[in-house]
Amino acid sequence: MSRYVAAKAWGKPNVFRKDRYSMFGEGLVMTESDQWVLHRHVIAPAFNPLKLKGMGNMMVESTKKMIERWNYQINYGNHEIDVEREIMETAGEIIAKASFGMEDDENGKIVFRKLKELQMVLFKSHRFVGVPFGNFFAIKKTLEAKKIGQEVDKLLISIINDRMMKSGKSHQEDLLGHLLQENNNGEEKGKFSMRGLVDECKTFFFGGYETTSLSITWSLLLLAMHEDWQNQLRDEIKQVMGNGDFDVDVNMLNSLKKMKWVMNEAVRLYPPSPNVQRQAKEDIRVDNFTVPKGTNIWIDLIAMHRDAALWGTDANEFKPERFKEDANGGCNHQMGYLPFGFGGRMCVGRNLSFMEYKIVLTLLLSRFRFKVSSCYQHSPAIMLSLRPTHGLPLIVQPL
Ligand code: HEM
Repeated sequence: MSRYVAAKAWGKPNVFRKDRYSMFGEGLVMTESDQWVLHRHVIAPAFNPLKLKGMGNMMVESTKKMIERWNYQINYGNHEIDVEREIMETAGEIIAKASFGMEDDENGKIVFRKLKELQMVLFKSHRFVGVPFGNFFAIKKTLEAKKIGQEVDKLLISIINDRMMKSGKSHQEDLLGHLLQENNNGEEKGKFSMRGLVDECKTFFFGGYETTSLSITWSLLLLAMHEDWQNQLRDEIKQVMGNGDFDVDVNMLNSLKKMKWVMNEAVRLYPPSPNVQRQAKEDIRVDNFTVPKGTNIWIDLIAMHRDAALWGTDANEFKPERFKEDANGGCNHQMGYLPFGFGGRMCVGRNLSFMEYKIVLTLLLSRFRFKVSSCYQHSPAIMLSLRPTHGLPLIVQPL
């Protein structure tokens, strides 16, 4: 079946495209056919690990700002921190800076605030994906999302115009900078219109914001529950980064092998994007049966990643070592582990999230010990992404 699933005849469901329009517009997540091929070809090089290295300092800076807030709170005797909220704030800042920059741009900061507002409106509203007239059940939220979406578009257009007028070298290291450079130098057919640039900025933000943030959040819960793994990662950080002040050397991130196993295991147990969608764009023959054109397939990653038939009887246990010898975690089906999707449409931003994950975790684990707070209520729920419904209060102790 896998080889058919990866085939070109499968696209993104129309219903999904419609439901997420205010987030992604016609950005890469939603484009199809030749348009998708052209845009993927232009966008993918921006996520090359060598190109991403330039973003390392910015990620360290935003994480250290969060650490300062935590230290301030801890100095006042309050050790319980809502880690989900904090990581969300920091990851949002990082992805906004990585997507369209905002250090010295007031409009960038407003866009960041508005995108977060839009995300809240969308995930809080009760949504009926694919139910005819479903939007009318939440008419107020739908209109609110539309209004914020239009405000964001206007601000992004002004940021882009500003950059085009300056046509300077600044910001080339962010993702918008990459697209503008490609528009100047690349082939005519791969160029982005203003609408396209705006939609890609939003796509980077929404594609990378909650996903990366939740991979860190769920990892911190799992590490708080498994102190032995906290210690193993701390030892690894010491070995790789040296015993000094635990600053991050972005050139050494690849050597954090155990940290990568932990990330793999966290997104297996708690996949931030809990499902992957496809729609048959034509009748597709699979062995003896035909999948009719228009059929939607939603792959439930949570069920698949915890299926004992694929993973064994310890499928529900946290065991990062399953990734030691096998990038597929020992799963007995090559399509059984899909936290970043599959085939040509596999997540284009995954290198950015690996880098951010390792930087944030290195800085946090080398400064703090984490324990689960007695106030924590375990209740993961799908609200667009897979989130802890009641946040993640952890007891944070300086080392
Ligand atoms: C832990 C972090 C992340 C997870 C779990 C994740 C997960 C996913 C998944 C499941 C897909 C769908 C793939 C498919 O349909 O086969 C996807 C696509 C995508 N992701 Fe990510 N993602 C993450 C981080 C990021 C980041 C940091 C960015 C950008 C800054 C990003 C941008 C995108 C884009 C643009 C697509 C569409 C790719 C295409 O259709 O060609 N993601 N991601």
